[in-house]
Amino acid sequence: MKLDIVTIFPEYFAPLEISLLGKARRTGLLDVHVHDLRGWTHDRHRTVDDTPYGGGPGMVMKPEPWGEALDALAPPGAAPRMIIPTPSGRPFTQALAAEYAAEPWLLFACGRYEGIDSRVAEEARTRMPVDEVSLGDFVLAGGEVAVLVMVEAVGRLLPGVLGNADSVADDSFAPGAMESLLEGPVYTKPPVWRDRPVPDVLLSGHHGAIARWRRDEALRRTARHRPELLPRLAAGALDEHDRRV
Ligand SMILES: CN1CCCC[C@@H]1Cn1ccc2ccc(-c3n[nH]c(N)c3C#N)cc21
Repeated sequence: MKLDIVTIFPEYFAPLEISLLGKARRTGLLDVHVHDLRGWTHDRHRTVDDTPYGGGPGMVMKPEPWGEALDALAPPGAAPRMIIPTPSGRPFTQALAAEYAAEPWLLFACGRYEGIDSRVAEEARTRMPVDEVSLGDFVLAGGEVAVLVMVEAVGRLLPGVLGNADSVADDSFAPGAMESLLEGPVYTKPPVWRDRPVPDVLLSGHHGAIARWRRDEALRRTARHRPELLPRLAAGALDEHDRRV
C-alpha cells in the first residue's frame, strides 16, 4: 500500500518510523511519503493560509498550494483515495479502516487553522474519491494526529504487518461473533500480584469455559461502557445465558 501524507508539520509523522509501521515500511508492506505543503507555495513567506471570506475567527488554508500538491502527487490517470480528517466528517470506524486497508493508494490531507478551503475537496472529487472523516466528537488543532491514528488502524490490518494474525480477528469491532463487543480484561504472569489473583477459569485449561468467561466479560464491559452497541440487550434479544452476565 502506498500512503501520501500532505501536511505543514511533516515532523508530526516521525512516529511512523518506529514499531510495527516502521517495520512495515522497511519490509515494503507500506510505502509512506510525507510531503510539506509549503513545498507548493511560491512566496517568500511560504504562505498557506488567509482570512476567511464572510469574516469569522482564525484563518483558512488557501486552495492554491493544495491544488498544486494534488496535481503533483495525483496527476491525471492516477487516482488515490483522498482522506481529509475534519470534525465535520463521517465517523472513522473499524469497518472504514478495513475498507481503507483494501485500497492500493491513500492520500491524507492534513488541515490546520479553521480548515481547508472547501473548493479543494470539491475539485479533487472530479478526479478521485474523497472522504471527509472524523475521529470523534472532540476538537483537535489539526488533522495530523487524526492521520497518525488512521494510519495505525489501517496499517495493522495489512497482511504481514502484525506478527499474530489472530490478534486482528479478536479486535473489538472486528467482523464476527464478538463484532460489537468491547474486549474484556486481560491478564499475564504472575498468577497473583499484590494479593490479586488471576481469575481461576483462565488457569483452568478449559477452553470452552475460558471462551464463555471472556464473552461474559466482554458483554459486561460493553453493557457498562457502550450500551448503545448492544441494542439487542435493550430489546431483550440476548439469550438466557447472556442475560445472566
Ligand atoms: C479547531 N479548529 C476550528 C474548528 C474546526 C477544526 C479546526 C482544527 N482543525 C483543522 C483541521 C482539522 C482536522 C481535523 C480536526 C479534528 N478535530 N476533531 C476531530 N475528530 C478531528 C478529525 N478528524 C480538527 C482540525
